[in-house]
Amino acid sequence: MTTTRAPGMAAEVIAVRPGAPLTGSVTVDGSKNAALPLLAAAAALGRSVRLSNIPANTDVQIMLALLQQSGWHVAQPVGNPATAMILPTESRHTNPDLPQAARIRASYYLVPALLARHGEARLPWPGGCRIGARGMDLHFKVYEAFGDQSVVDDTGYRVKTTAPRTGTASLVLPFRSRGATLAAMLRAVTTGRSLRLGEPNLSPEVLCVLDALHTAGWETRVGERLLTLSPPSSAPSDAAWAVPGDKVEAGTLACAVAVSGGSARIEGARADDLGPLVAALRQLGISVGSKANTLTVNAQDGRVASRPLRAIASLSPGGLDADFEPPLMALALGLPGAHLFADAINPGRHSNLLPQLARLGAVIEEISPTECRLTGPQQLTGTGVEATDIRTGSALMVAGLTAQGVTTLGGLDQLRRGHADLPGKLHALGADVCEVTP
Ligand SMILES: CC(=O)N[C@H]1[C@@H](OP(=O)(O)OP(=O)(O)OC[C@H]2O[C@@H](n3ccc(=O)[nH]c3=O)[C@H](O)[C@@H]2O)O[C@H](CO)[C@@H](O)[C@@H]1O
Ligand SMILES: C=C(OP(=O)(O)O)C(=O)O
Repeated sequence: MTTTRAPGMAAEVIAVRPGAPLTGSVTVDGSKNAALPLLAAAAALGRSVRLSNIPANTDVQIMLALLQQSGWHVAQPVGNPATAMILPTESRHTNPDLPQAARIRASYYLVPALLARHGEARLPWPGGCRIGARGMDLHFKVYEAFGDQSVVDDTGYRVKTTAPRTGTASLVLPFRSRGATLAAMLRAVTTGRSLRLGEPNLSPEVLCVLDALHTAGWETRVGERLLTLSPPSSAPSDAAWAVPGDKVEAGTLACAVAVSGGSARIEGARADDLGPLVAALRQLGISVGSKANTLTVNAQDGRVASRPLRAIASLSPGGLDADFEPPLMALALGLPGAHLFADAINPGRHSNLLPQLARLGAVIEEISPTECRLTGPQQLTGTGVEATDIRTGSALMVAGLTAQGVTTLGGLDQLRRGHADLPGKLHALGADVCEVTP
C-alpha cells in the first residue's frame, strides 16, 4: 500500500497496515497542550508577544480564533504560519459570545485575559476529549481567591471582577490540577498581584508558562509544595516565546517505532519532558536514549519485557502524564508480560479506548472503570475503528502497525484536534499509512 494525498481534500479514514520496521528520523510539532496556555498567557500579558513553533492542530486554530473574536490581533508572518504576534487591539470590543469555546477544553485558560479586557468572562462549558466528568470547580475557587465572583448554569459560566484588591493571593489546591494552576498564574498576571499557590501542578505545560512569564519580568519560584509569582519591578519589554516540542507526539511516535521493531530518532521534544515516558519504555525492555531534544528508540534486537509495565497516570511532579497511557497500552499489547494501566484522573478514558482496542481483538481485563490489565503479546487483527478522542486515535494508529490486515481509523476530527499530521510523521518513518479521501 502506498501513501496517496489528494490536495485540498480531507481524509475520511486513515488505513494502516503492518510493514517494515520504522526507521529514520522525524521532528515533532509544537505541543498543543503547551501552546494553548502560552497563547492565553500572551493575551493575559496585555502587550505584544511573539510566539513561535505553534502547531497547526485544530484546537490551537480555535484558540487563535477565540483570541481574535475577543480583542486581540493575531498577526502571522507570511510564509511562517508557526509564528504569531499576539497583541491587544486598540478598540474596546464588547464582551463577545464565544460559542467555539465549547469545542476545546482549554478555552478556560482565557478567563483571566477576558476579565482584564472586559471585566467579565462569559463562556460555554469547555469541550475537548470526552474522557469522563471534567470539572472546573477549582478554577472558580482560584478566581474567588482573587476576589472574583462566578455564576454557573447548564450552558456555561460567568466570572466577574469586583472591586480591585491588592496584596498576595494565596490558596492551596486540594489536588494538583493543571488547569487550576494555570488559572491562578494567569489571574495573578492580569491583576498584577503576587501569588502563593500550594500543591501546584508542575507538569511541563505549567513550567513552560512559568518560564515564559519569567522572561517577561515576573519573579517565579517553584518547589514541590509551593509556587510563587511576583510582578515585574520595572516596565517590561516585548516578549518572544517558543512552544516546546510535543512530548505526547514524541511519545506516541516512540511507541510506534517500538511496536514495529524499528529504530529511529524523534527530534524536537525536550528530554526533561519525556522522563516518565522513557522510564515506561525501558520498563518494557525497549532501548531508549533521551538527550536534549532527541529521543532515540531501538527495538530491533527484539528483547522481551524485563518486567511487567505499571503505567499509572499521575498529576504529581514527575508523574506519568495520562496522555501517554493510550499509546503505551497499544505498545504493551505486543510485548510479553502482564501489564497494568490506571488513569484515575480521567475517569472515562478507558471506556473510550478499550472498546476500540477490543475491536482489533485485544483482550483487556477491566479491574475497575479506571484500571485494567492485559497480558502480551497479543496478535491483533485489523478492522474499522474510531478515534473517539485524541489519544484513542493515536493509540489505534500504533496498534494498526501490528494488526494483521488493514486497520481503518475514522473520527479523524478528534485526531486532528491534537496533531496536525500524525499520519504524515508515521509515513516519514516508513509506516504503511494511507489517507483515504471521499
Ligand atoms: C488542555 C490540556 O492540557 N489538557 C490536559 C489536562 O486536562 P484537564 O484540564 O482535565 O486537567 P486538570 O489537571 O486541570 O484536571 C484533571 C482532572 O481533574 C478534575 N478537575 C479539574 C479541575 C477542576 O476544577 N475540577 C476537577 O474536577 C477533572 O476531572 C479533570 O479531568 O490534563 C489532563 C490530565 O493530565 C490531560 O489528559 C489533558 O490532555
Ligand atoms: C485530553 C486531551 O485534551 P483536552 O484536555 O484538550 O481535551 C489531550 O490532549 O489528550
